[in-house]
Amino acid sequence: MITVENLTKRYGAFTAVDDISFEVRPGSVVGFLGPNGAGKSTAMRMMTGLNPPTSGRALVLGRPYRDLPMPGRHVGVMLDASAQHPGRSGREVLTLAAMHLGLGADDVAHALNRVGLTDKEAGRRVGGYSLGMRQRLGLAVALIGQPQVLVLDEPANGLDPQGIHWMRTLLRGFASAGGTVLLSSHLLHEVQAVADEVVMIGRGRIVAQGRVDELIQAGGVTVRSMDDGALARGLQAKGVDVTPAAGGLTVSASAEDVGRAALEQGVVLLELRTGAEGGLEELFLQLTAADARDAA
Ligand SMILES: Nc1ncnc2c1ncn2[C@@H]1O[C@H](COP(=O)(O)OP(=O)(O)OP(=O)(O)O)[C@@H](O)[C@H]1O
Repeated sequence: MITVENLTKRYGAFTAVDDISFEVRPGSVVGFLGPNGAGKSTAMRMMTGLNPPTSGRALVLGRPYRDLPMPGRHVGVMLDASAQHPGRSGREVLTLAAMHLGLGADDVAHALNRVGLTDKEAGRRVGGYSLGMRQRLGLAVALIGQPQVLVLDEPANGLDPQGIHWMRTLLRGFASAGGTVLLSSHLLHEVQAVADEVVMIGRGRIVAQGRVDELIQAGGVTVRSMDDGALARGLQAKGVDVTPAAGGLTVSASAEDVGRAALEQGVVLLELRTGAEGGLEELFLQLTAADARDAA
């Protein structure tokens, strides 16, 4: 369980994280989404005890991270996969992490196996690793203490499509076994595929949060027909909001309602899609367009 309550971080007059609150429950994967500079990393650093909040608090398993005994046994953290010492081999990095947690060589072998790094790869220096291999190693470090909670900053970064699929399977499996996962990403379609819920932030503030399917539903229905004008009039007569969209209409109603209105109006439908166009990505862009601090 992760509980974030009114978490705020100010740097002088600048507010990097502005009064955010959300929960990640056991058995779920929550995607933390936002454009560059939105405040995701700053918030995750506060959750994992690396930065003190200006106000508010973040609890992991009911306590501030720093108050957890042997936090690595409870919370697996990967904030910067490139931070590993380039001169050490992957196995050395993992062995050090294992020693720190009172674990042994078997645990190192198990963690390597879990993230799909071969013996040969584990023997190579991290400086020569691809970004995808560093992500796998970072994840192995996060997983080695058999934690119940994972906090991962951009874990899919640098992974190829197969790697992304593998990561998704691993995280879903982790959550299915009762684990709690918070991951940040700008790969929106990836979050859409793996997360049960999302928390979207822009300029440090939460702009939307909730179940992925509900957020997409909230985008309404996109419809294209042989006579959009007649269909729009029919829907508006029922008190439904209709907005012209590229080549069609966006309608705040269910697909069934739109289909019935088309039938009543005798209008032939050409296309009818639930959700904001492009799913979560479109919603994300709409919600954060005004909030992007840097070019994404
Ligand atoms: N130590 C600091 N001092 C001043 N400003 C900071 C500091 N750390 C972060 N910031 C600012 O806070 C804002 C949020 O940064 P943060 O790295 O948390 O964003 P992010 O959502 O993780 O972005 P990205 O996806 O680019 O990593 C940025 O404008 C950043 O410049």
